[in-house]
Amino acid sequence: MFRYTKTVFSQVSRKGRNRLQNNVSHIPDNAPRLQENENWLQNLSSEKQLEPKISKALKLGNSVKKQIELVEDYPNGHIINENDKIDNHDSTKDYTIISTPPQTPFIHIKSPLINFTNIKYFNHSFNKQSNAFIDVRIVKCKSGDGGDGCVSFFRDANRAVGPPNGGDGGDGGSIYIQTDPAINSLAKLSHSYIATNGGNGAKDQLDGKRGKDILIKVPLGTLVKWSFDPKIIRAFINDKLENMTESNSNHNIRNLLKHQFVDLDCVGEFATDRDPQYIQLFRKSYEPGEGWVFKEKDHEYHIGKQWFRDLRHKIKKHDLVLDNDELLVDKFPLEGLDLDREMDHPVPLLIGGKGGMGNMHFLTNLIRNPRFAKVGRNGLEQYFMFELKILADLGLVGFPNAGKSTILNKISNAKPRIGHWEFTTLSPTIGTVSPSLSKPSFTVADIPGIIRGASKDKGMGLEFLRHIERSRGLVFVLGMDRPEPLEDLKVLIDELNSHGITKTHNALVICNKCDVNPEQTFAKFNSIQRFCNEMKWDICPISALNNENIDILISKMSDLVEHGKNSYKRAIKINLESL
Ligand SMILES: Nc1nc2c(ncn2[C@@H]2O[C@H](COP(=O)(O)OP(=O)(O)OP(=O)(O)O)[C@@H](O)[C@H]2O)c(=O)[nH]1
Repeated sequence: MFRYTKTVFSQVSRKGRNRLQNNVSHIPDNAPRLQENENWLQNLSSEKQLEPKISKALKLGNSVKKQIELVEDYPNGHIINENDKIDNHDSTKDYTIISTPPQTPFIHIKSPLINFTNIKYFNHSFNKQSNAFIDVRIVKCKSGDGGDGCVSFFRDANRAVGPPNGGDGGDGGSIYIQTDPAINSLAKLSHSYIATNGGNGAKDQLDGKRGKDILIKVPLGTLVKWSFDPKIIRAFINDKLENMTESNSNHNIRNLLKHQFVDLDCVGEFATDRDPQYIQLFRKSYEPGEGWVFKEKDHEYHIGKQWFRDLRHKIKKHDLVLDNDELLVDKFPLEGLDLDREMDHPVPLLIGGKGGMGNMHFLTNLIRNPRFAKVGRNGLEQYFMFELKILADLGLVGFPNAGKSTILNKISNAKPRIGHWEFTTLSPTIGTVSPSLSKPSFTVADIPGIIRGASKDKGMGLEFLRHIERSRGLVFVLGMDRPEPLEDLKVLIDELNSHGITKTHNALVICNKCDVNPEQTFAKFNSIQRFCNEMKWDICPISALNNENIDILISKMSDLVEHGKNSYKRAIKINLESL
C-alpha cells in the first residue's frame, strides 16, 4: 500500500505542501529511502561470491540456439544408425547422458528428435485421415516480458528536480494450464498463446501494469511435452528427404526422426541429482550488470563514470540472483506433464519476466540524480506438444472389420460407424456401458483397426494406440470369419509390443462372428481358448450382429474393469520413442 509520510512533505515548500495535501491521493510515497538503497547495495557487495554453476549457467543461457540444434555428429562425428552401439546407452531410457555436473553446469543429454515432435505434423495423408478428431497439437507459448523501470524525478513549482520517483516495470503475464472435464478434444486449442508484457513503470512511483496471464484449458488425459517449432522440423525433413525414393512415406519420416538427435541441458529434482528429470529452459535476457534504460545522458557517458561502474558491479550480483531464480523455475519435465486427473489449481507452464527497477532504487549518497533504470526481464518462448490420450476403462483392439464398432454399439450408448469394408472407424469413439444397477458403469474406447506391419506404418499405423494406453484392461476382438483368428491375435500382441505395450496381463479375448460357419468356428475357438488359458486371459464367444452372449460379455468386461482397478496400476509406461 502507498504511504504518505512526513519526509516528502519536508522536502517541499509550504505552498507546495498545501498543494500536495490537496492532491495527496495522486502522489504515493512508497519509494525506498536513500538509506534503504545504501543498505541494499552494501549487502549485495558483501554477499559472498555466487556459485560458479550460476555464472556458467548464465553463459549457456544466452546461447538458446543450443537447445534447438539438431545434432548430426553423434557420438563421434556421424549420424547414429539403428544398429550402432552407443557406449553407456541405456536402451530402457529415451535419452543418453553425455555429461553430468561438475563437468557441466547441467546434465547434458542427447535424445531422438521423435521424442519432441509428432509424425502427424509432417504427413498430409495422416492429417486427412484424422481431421475429424484432433488428438495432437503443437502450440507456441510465450510468457510476457517484464516492463521497464521508469526514470523520473519529483517536481513541483519550487523544485525543478526533486528526488527520483520512477516506478518499477510490471511483471509479464504467465501461461498456465488446467484440465477441464467439459472439454473432450484438442480441436479448440489455438496455434499460439502469447501472454501480454508488463507495463513500463511511471512517474510518481507508479509501478507498471502486470501483464495478463493466460490459462490454457485441456481435456482430461492430455500429455504436454516440450517440443520444437514444427516449421524448423518440416524444413529439416524436406531437406533430408529430397533425394529419397518414396520420400514422404511415414516409415522414412519416422526413421529420420528416430535417428536424428537433439542436444539438451537438463536438471534433476535436486541440484545433486544425476538423473535428468527436467529440461532446463533459458531466457534471452540481458547479461548480468547490463540492461539499463538511460535518460538524457547515454550509456557512453555513464560507463565513463567510476560511480556508475561501481554501481553496475553491485547490480551484477543482483542480476545473477535473478537469473538463478529464473533457472530454478524455468524447467519442464523431460517425459512431459501428464494431466490425467482433475486439477484444483492451474499449473504454470511459462512464467512471465520480472519488471525492471525504476530509478528510485538507485538514489544513494553518491548518486543524487540517477538518470537510469533497469529494463524488464524477458519472458520465455517455447513450443509444447499436447497429446490427448483418451481415458477409457477398456480399449478394444482388433483387425479391421472384426466387429469392434458393432460390439460397442450393442453394449453401450455409442453410435460408431459400422460398415462391411475395412477401416470404417477413422477416429476413436468412447461408449459408456451400464451393466446393472448393482455394478458401476464403465467406458470402452473403440480405435481404428490394426493390421500386420502397423508398427511400420501400414494401415492406420499405431497412431491411435495412445488412446488405449491408459485403459485398465485390453479387449482383443477377433473375427471368427477369418481363416486363422489365433494368428491374428498373435499379430495384434506383436504390434502392441512394438509400441511398448508389453504388459497385457489384464485382457479379455472376444471371439466375434461365431454365427459364421459354426463347425469351423468351434475348432478355431478351441485353439484360441488354449492360448488364453496359458496367458490367464478370459475369453468370450459372441455374435454381435445377432445379439448373442452380449450380456455375458458385458459382465466379463465389468469384471475386467474391477480386476484392473486392483492389479493394473498403469497399463503402459509412457514410451517417448514409440509415440
Ligand atoms: N456375421 C456377422 N457379421 C458381423 C458381426 N459383427 C459385425 N459384423 C459385420 O462385420 C462388418 C464390420 O463390422 P464393424 O463393426 O464395422 O467392424 P470394425 O472392427 O469396427 O471395423 P473397422 O472400423 O474397419 O475397424 C459389418 O458389416 C458388420 O455388420 C457378427 O457377429 N456376425
